[in-house]
Amino acid sequence: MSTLLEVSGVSVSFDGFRAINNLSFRMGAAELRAVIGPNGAGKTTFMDIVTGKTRPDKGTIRWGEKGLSLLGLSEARIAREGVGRKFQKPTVFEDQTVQSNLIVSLKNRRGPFAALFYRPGQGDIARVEALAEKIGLTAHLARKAGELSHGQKQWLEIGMLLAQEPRLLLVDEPAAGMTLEEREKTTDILVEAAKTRAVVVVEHDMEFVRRLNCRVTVLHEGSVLAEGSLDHVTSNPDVIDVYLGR
Ligand SMILES: Nc1ncnc2c1ncn2[C@@H]1O[C@H](COP(=O)(O)OP(=O)(O)OP(=O)(O)O)[C@@H](O)[C@H]1O
Repeated sequence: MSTLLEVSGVSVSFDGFRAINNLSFRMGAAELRAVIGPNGAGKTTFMDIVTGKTRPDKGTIRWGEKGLSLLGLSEARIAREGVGRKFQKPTVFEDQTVQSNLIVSLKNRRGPFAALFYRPGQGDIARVEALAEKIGLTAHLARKAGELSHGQKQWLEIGMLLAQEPRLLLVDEPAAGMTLEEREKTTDILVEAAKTRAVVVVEHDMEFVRRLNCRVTVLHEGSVLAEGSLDHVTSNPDVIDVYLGR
């Protein structure tokens, strides 16, 4: 499988505390990966480094076929390169319909002003319908986003990110606060999305990770402690010791 993201030997310290310690991590172009680890393991900082929010003190980050270095690029430029990030809390436009939320997120649109005076064409409507289908909101396109359930808002936001056609999607605890049924639907959306792009899911909920049925990376003290199938990593004595045994 071709490599999309190659993080090598990355470290970052905050006031002398090493939050990320010689971390290496590789993602294929169409791969689903779960990242787990105890509180403070460095999961958020890792995502901050990939998106350009935090600059590492050491290491390299290579991106795409040409091995472009992401270090030194602005967050906006990294986003344009195709890195999308979903934070835990959904940030949809509550007063807008599901359809409008998706339309303003489509790639190749120009900023909020253009969005205000823009009339979507047939192509855009078709793209929005295809996205709505992917996130299970076809029947809700005309509803205000503010009326959706928590789970539906999360799916809408995933749809808004997919509308940007990212090559790598970073998703922070998507299952938090969801019902079992919503979690199952979220699994389907992420598994499907990862057929055509790389998707990294940071998650605490082990049942959710099991359902994702993908390779798992365990972080601990800013480094990779174990990597492999969920059964493989959860039978690793070090992982049991620092994470599961507690
Ligand atoms: N800006 C910062 N300044 C100082 N310390 C920080 C900063 N950001 C993160 N840290 C520290 O770095 C360590 C890693 O934090 P991080 O948030 O990446 O962990 P995490 O695995 O995402 O944890 P959680 O599961 O609790 O979200 C923690 O000890 C945290 O306190």
